[in-house]
Amino acid sequence: MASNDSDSQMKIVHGDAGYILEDVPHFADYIPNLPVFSLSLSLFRSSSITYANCIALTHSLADRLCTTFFFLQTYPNPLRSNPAYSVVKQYFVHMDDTVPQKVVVHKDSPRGVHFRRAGPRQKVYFKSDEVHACIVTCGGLCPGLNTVIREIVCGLSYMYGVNKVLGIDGGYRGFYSKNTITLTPKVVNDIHKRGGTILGTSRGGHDTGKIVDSIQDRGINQVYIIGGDGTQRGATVIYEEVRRRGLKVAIAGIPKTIDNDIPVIDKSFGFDTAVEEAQRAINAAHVEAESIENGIGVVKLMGRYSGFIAMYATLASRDVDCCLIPESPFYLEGKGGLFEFIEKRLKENGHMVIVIAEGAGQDLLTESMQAMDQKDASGNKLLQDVGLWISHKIKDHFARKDKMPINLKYIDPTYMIRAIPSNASDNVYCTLLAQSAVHGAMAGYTGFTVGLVNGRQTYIPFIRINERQNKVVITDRMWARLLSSTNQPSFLSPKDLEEAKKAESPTQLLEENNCNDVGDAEKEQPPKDEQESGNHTDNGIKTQN
Ligand SMILES: Nc1ncnc2c1ncn2[C@@H]1O[C@H](COP(=O)(O)OP(=O)(O)O)[C@@H](O)[C@H]1O
Ligand SMILES: O=P(O)(O)OC[C@H]1O[C@](O)(COP(=O)(O)O)[C@@H](O)[C@@H]1O
Ligand SMILES: [Mg+2]
Repeated sequence: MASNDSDSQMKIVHGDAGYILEDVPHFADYIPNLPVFSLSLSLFRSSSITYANCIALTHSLADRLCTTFFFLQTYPNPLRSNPAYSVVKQYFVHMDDTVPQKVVVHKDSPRGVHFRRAGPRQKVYFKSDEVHACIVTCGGLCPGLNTVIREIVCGLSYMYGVNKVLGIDGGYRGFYSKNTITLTPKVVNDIHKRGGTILGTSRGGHDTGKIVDSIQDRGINQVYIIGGDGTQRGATVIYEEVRRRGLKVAIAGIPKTIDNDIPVIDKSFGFDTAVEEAQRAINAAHVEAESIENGIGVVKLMGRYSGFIAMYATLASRDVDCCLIPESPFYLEGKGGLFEFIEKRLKENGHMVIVIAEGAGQDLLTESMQAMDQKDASGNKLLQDVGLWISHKIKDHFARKDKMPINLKYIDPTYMIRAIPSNASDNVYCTLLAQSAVHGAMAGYTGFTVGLVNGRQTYIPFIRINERQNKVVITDRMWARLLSSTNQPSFLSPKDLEEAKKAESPTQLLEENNCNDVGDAEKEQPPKDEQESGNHTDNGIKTQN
């Protein structure tokens, strides 16, 4: 039984045992199907034309009707005749294939929320030569952007015979203020070996009316939008305007976030590459610190609101003594403070490494510097440099007569870790994401973000992606693993800890087996059904275990 909550644009399908499909929009939701088959049958019955000619006649009539009156016409998926795919027994995804959002369940758990599985369908809603696609990259850089671009272009060409693909220059504003860039497999052949985005990116400049006008004027009918939480919100309003105008234009989002601040998906492409690159900076800081008496290495990593890179780089490195993230408040002076911990660790080991996410400690900075609540062109908070600030505070503290002399080295690799090309595993991940987006658009789905959920490519409704930011939950097992690895204090007063625990579902702490695996990155506020079932997963990035 399907219901369409028009306010939230969420297509809900209910099944047995508490099964809920949070489906994604499809052209058929708002564009009438053209009954070609019944047309050809009635033509055959009412004339002396052979049935084959009736089919041919109605198809050519239908093509004209579909282009002028936006009727829907379906075609067999050209992959049927593609030698590379014909060997696969069951290449097409079954129309009822869905992926569960929660995989840690009890024997009586309701089946819960599911998302539509990504992949090629038997029928497509575009003929190869009628597809006019475009690709746009928005927001901050992330390793793998060029790989996603490359694989969308090559996927459209090699799998679906599509050769009209445009690149939008410089983010959303490029739709209406720049010329487009023609993209072919030849043009993009080796771009995956380069960091950044060949299309350029930007913040701000999102004008829904102008963007959809340019899509319509250019005759574009597939739009692939690569970007983070802000970009996906921008894609949502573009989809809503396209639907309002009744246009047969597929809007497909590919999530990109170096901070891993997008919910629902297991992780963002580029995240593993960024964590791997951060190791180089942490190793350098560790070498500097251990090579001199009372050496302290300070490394600032990206993470405006979410500290996943700092957390995972710390867990991977094992050379870090203290990891500070936006989600976990800390304080400097007094008992249990950072200065006390530094003194203790230097006496124990003679050196230490501190990793701090750029969004950590901003509350302390605003106390000690004039409050700066400036925002970037997209409305994101502009941060003060917490790395420099904490380095100065530590130096000043230990410069006092009664304190031990220290040698502090500060390393800031923030932009380095996002401007590099993606590593091998992220390249494969980018390929699967790009191809899933292409399959979805060709199959007539729209208004979706493609993403890995429990290790399966899925189509996720925009509203699920936009409803919150993904953050580290400091009362969860993954953060506990970090604290046990660094042996740092939690810097939380008993009152803070109690508040943090209250912020989680009350049954979470009782449901031992719901918190024991490295689940998908935890949401700030799990959806209602998760709170009720107490089914809460760890922080962290889902790995196949
Ligand atoms: N709520 C929104 N509605 C429409 N466009 C948005 C919204 N939020 C951000 N955008 C646009 O999306 C683009 C990227 O957003 P930004 O937050 O800078 O990066 P990211 O999407 O990578 O997090 C910008 O052009 C911005 O103007
Ligand atoms: O690219 P800018 O404008 O310097 O912004 C830097 C910020 O962008 C980020 O890399 C995240 O950008 P996105 O949200 O666009 O992915 C943050 O980690 C960092 O704080
Ligand atoms: Mg963002």
